[in-house]
Amino acid sequence: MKLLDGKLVSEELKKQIAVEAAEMLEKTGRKPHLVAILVGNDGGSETYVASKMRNCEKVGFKSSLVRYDVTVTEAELLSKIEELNKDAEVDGFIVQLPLPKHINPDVITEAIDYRKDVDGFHPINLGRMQRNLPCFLPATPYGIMLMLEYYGVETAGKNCVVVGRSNIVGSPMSILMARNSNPGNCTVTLTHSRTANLSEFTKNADILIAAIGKKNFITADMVKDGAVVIDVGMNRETSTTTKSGFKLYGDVDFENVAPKASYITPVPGGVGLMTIVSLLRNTLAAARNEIYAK
Ligand SMILES: Nc1nc(=O)c2c([nH]1)NC[C@@H]1CN(c3ccc(C(=O)N[C@@H](CCC(=O)O)C(=O)O)cc3)C=[N+]21
Repeated sequence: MKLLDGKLVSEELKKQIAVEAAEMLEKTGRKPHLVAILVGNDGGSETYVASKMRNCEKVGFKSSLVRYDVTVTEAELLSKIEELNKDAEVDGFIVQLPLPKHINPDVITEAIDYRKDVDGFHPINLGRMQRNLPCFLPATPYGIMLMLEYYGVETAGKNCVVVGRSNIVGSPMSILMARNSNPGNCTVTLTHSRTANLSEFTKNADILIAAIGKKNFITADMVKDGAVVIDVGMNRETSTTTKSGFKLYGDVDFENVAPKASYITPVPGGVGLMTIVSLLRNTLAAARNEIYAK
């Protein structure tokens, strides 16, 4: 079993990003600028956004945080988005999800200028991804592709089973793994909560991508010997032993699955760290107008 080490890969890729940001600063006198909008003060979102901001500073980007109370209206949020869309000083911005129930995340996602949508959630970016056109890729799937690429994991011709069909992970992941690219060229099966006999599919997976949102959902009996196992789970539980007061669990029963796997990502220290690298890459690409002219 070999660990797909998100810490190692993300540090390596962030070094490259820092070099390119420094080059940009020298040439143009400005840094890539990411803005994050955070609504409410739920501990989880707070931690992730703080980590995004910290990583921006680390690689020499400018980052700004816009905070709203949980009572903010959809209209107020939309007017902020309009302002950021127009602001030439802002290269990319994200609205941290989940949002409170009175705000429709689809309305928010579509209001963001797709040329600044460094999360890659806008339908234009998703549609362009599906057609293999230049676009911002959604950060978590992009991060997984970067991880597979870094370790040279062979994917062509393999059976890839994705568990979970969310808009931001499972569904785009299935598209990326099926396309004619490296990594890619898999035969992909997208499974979900209504899949009958799920383990019959997962047991056939050469590459298993778990994005369900349930702690220890993938058990050893569901995994083929020698499989590549990618754990996208981020299940937070309160804990008295960690500094943050939370402990993070994946969707995979790591202890029992790892001995069977050829490669496996840990949680924490796997996919989450790659998600941040992808966001940085997208922000750099936005700042350089690499994908869209602005
Ligand atoms: N608009 C939007 N864009 C997102 O990209 C987005 C979002 N909303 N909502 C929530 C999810 C979650 N997410 C993570 C980012 C970093 C880690 C991360 O750094 N994880 C570390 C440590 C985490 C810890 O220890 O708490 C690790 O896995 O090792 C995890 C998860 C981005 N998300």
